[in-house]
Amino acid sequence: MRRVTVRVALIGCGTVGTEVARLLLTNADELTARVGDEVRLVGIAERSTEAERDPVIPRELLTTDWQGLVARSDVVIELIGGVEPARTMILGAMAAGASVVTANKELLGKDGPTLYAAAEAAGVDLYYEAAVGGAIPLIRPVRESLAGDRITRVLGIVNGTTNYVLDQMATTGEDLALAVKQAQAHGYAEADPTADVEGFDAAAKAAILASLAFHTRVSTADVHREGITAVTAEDVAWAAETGHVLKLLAVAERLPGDAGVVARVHPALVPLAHPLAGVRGAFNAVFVEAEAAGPLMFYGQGAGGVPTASAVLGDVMTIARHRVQGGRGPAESRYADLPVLPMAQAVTRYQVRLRVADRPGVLAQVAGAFAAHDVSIETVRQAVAPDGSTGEAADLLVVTHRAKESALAATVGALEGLDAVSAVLSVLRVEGA
Ligand SMILES: NC(=O)c1ccc[n+]([C@@H]2O[C@H](COP(=O)([O-])OP(=O)(O)OC[C@H]3O[C@@H](n4cnc5c(N)ncnc54)[C@H](O)[C@@H]3O)[C@@H](O)[C@H]2O)c1
Ligand SMILES: N[C@@H](CCO)C(=O)O
Ligand code: NA
Repeated sequence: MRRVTVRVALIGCGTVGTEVARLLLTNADELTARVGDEVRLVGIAERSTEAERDPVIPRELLTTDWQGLVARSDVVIELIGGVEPARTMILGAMAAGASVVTANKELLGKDGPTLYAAAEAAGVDLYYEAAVGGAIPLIRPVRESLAGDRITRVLGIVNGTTNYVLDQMATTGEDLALAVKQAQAHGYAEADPTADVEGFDAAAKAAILASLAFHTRVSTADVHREGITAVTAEDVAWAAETGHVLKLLAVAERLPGDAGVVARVHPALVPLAHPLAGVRGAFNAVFVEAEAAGPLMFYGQGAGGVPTASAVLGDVMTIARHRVQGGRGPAESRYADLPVLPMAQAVTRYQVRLRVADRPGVLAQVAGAFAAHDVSIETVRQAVAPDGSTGEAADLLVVTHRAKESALAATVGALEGLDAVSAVLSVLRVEGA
């Protein structure tokens, strides 16, 4: 039988790249046994060959010439991150006939279609399990295991940093700024936490999941995005008070009758009984709902060099087997081509907290504002306003049935215009109920 060596190139030897190299080098014999032919790391492209690195990285593998390395490789692993030069490198690798593994959600969310088209044209594989949910097998189940089903909704915690921050706020009562500092001290949040706390990272992952789940092109720019920077300690305390926990969720759903797809990232109240409520610290979890399968939950470590490297290696092994035995993985599928709708079309439940005058008829006025916009109230709870203004003001907590985002926004506008309402204190979406 013809013996082949699957030559693997790594571009970017940082947090994830170092662990990928370590696994490729230390487990080489096992990987080779599993594939049936030799899987060999042939080079590592970095910005400098002189910088100090983990002793596991052999100096002789390092090069600054990524093009030269790509030309002598069968599989190229891109782990530098960011849009450019990563895109140029991936396209260059594919044009040279190499298959590609990447963890680059930013690039895939922004310009995935260019990469998928290039993979198709070159007849090579493009795998990206590590781009969403780190170590968690998620892309492959959605792309392959559920290929015969119809996914209706994907709902999940896809950013470990913000989950850690919200969990910390809930367990200690800390405010956001302090919790972000703790996340930085633990190495979850970067020095500049913007991509995480403003929801950019989660929005890119939501776009990738929505595209796969609904066979429709969804880019990061199509995802409605609200981060966690407006979340207050009071919001977190109220969530607990009402039997919920606040989570930054990525939601992608197919609207009834295949009217379209809405993808969104925002803080949301999750009932304590829902499995997503129990996802603590920097863990990730994604709920996938499909017509035949029903609900499925994927849970695990969504970040970190070692866990993420596991997902990268899984992709490398799949491609190596294709190289040895022939065949390719599934190509991008966008046959459904559903309209990607704006947030105004989203339908969910809401919890609205209001400060109102405590006098006869106020509740009826408030209820009237909801009714006028066709938003049905599920429950109303009244409490004396916490500032001690006994008898003069009260806080109302209104929970709605499912309603359209545009209707809820109009209701809030109407509430703000009522004399009896001194403030709309918060409006939070309720998911997973
Ligand atoms: N760190 C995680 O937990 C994690 C989890 C999931 C996905 N990812 C993704 O994995 C990728 C890598 O993340 P990371 O945390 O390892 O980043 P990192 O910053 O630790 O490493 C990136 C490495 O790439 C090198 N590099 C940058 N530009 C280069 C260039 N032009 N040529 C050669 N080398 C270059 C840098 O010197 C650095 O060593 C990113 O796309 C990231 O989003 C990371
Ligand atoms: N910053 C990301 C890393 C994984 O993509 C997170 O906190 O989940
Ligand atoms: Na994953």
